[in-house]
Amino acid sequence: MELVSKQFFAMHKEGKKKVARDEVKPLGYYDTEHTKKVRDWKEVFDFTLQEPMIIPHDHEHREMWNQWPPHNPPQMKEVCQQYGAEMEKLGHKLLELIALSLGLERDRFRGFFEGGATSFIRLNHYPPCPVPDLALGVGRHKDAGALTVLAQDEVGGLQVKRKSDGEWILVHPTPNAYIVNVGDIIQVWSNDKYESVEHRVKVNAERERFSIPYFMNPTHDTKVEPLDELLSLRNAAKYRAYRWGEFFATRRLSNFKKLEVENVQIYHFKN
Ligand SMILES: O=C(O)CCC(=O)C(=O)O
Ligand SMILES: [Fe+2]
Repeated sequence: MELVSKQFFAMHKEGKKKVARDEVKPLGYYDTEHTKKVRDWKEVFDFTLQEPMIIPHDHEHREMWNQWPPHNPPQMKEVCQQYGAEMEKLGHKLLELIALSLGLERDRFRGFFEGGATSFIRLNHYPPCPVPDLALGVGRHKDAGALTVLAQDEVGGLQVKRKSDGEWILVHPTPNAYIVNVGDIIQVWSNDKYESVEHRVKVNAERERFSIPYFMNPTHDTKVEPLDELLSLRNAAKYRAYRWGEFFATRRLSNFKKLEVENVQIYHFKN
């Protein structure tokens, strides 16, 4: 998987542009993502595991299909699909452990992902940046989905914000280990028992960096709200329900354009 990712980004711009995304084909290659209206110093390739991925669009539903380079890197599609299948298994295992830790049935979360999960995998390439203090690979954000399982290489650059004092702390690369991020959806499902962490990616003047996050997301029609079993008179729901697909579609749109308004965030649904 790492090799395929390196081979893909090493191709000429024309090769990558053949699988470039646009507003009609939103998956594939692009180098113009924005986080909170600021352009990120990176190029990426996105693919989904369930095809087509369906998300709401202008009061209709849009089908999203993957785009694969036809010949090079060799077997890119097969390698990516196989990796995706393993990530899905791991993701469900992690969700089962989280359910148990909350005193819920082991498979409490599974139904939210059945019949068209909107999970996707992203290949990230952060080229060396001549002025690393003026740019970020990815601006500060929280992952909006359920869980993120991230593979990063040995270069380092991912930082998480420590809650006690607001310091940015480097997540040291650990060989052969994944980083698991709880996303906003688990924060809402657990009514704040779990919290999603703010993070960002620093760029490096000398070295390029590669990372591969798997974003585990429910089906587009999932209504995200604190789970009934976790609520009581003394622990009232901290969030109002929202439709994942609409949230996701709004977020994605803001990656294409510099919107004039702030990105949609879960605190907008706080009670
Ligand atoms: O590259 C990384 O280490 C993390 C990227 C990230 O946070 C994201 O794509 O949401
Ligand atoms: Fe992230």
